[in-house]
Amino acid sequence: MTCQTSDELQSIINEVHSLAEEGKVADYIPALAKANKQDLAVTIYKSNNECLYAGSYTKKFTLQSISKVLVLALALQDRGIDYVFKRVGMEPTGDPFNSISKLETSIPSKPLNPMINAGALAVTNMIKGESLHEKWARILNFVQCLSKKNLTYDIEVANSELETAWLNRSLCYFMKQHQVITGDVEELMMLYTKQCAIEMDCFDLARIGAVFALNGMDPETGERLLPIQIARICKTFMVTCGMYNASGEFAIKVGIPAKSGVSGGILAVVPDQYGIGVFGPSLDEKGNSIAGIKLLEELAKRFDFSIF
Ligand SMILES: NC(=O)CC[C@H](N)C(=O)O
Repeated sequence: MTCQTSDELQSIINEVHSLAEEGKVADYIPALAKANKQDLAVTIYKSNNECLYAGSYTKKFTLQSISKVLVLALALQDRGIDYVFKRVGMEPTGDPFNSISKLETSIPSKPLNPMINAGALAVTNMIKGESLHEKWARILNFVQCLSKKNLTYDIEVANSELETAWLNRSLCYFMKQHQVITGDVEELMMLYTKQCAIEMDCFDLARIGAVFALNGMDPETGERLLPIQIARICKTFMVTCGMYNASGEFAIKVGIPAKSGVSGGILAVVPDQYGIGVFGPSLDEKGNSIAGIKLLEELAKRFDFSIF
């Protein structure tokens, strides 16, 4: 599949690019601070297997929170819907993605949804495998299957997070106390930081988006990669919780399922039509790509993307 440059996409990038100046790259994971704030890229992968791109589209970035929606899809296949939602809820929190507060006040004590860090850690803990190595191989293989690409992870980013993720460890120990997770917390942290550090570019992200847009079908081969019901659950979480505590505003202004990560990536889905990959590491105060969101807003206006 060849992807073509698009003047129209480039003109939208030119329009919104200056916003990058107003944001900041994430630095609580020290290795992410090396990102170039000026980067901005978009790829649109159409369901008829055509593709358009603009901007710094060859730049690779780590998935970070975008991995949460992919690992959820695998956990749902591994364990089934009842098992997963016995341990993780389905409701948005309105809190920042790394917040610990609702873990203590929710009854029963389980994370409110799989898109916040606590919920994602609990979901990663559900991935089947005899060893850490096998679980990691299954996650990577699954993401490769969706992207049809050999992928690796950024060791420096993974280690940088592993060395500094005290809050995520706290979430894990709290959940272990309440039997939401089982097993060794350090092993879980190793698995989670690796999944967050899987590297790809906007094209790969857009292709994965196209699989979700087609309710689990491969856009090239028509092969079923995900059960319809699981693709739907993932897209619903993307709408209700995918942009952290800015999901409501995003639903009003853009109106499509999307999941962002603190490296500046956004995976977006126009149901039945397109998968979209955006990269812009300059973030707003909630941790979403500041220019990336504006870019999606402009696209949604021009092409009437909103599902509502
Ligand atoms: N919002 C994010 O992208 C957060 C992911 C990051 N790895 C963390 O757990 O903090």
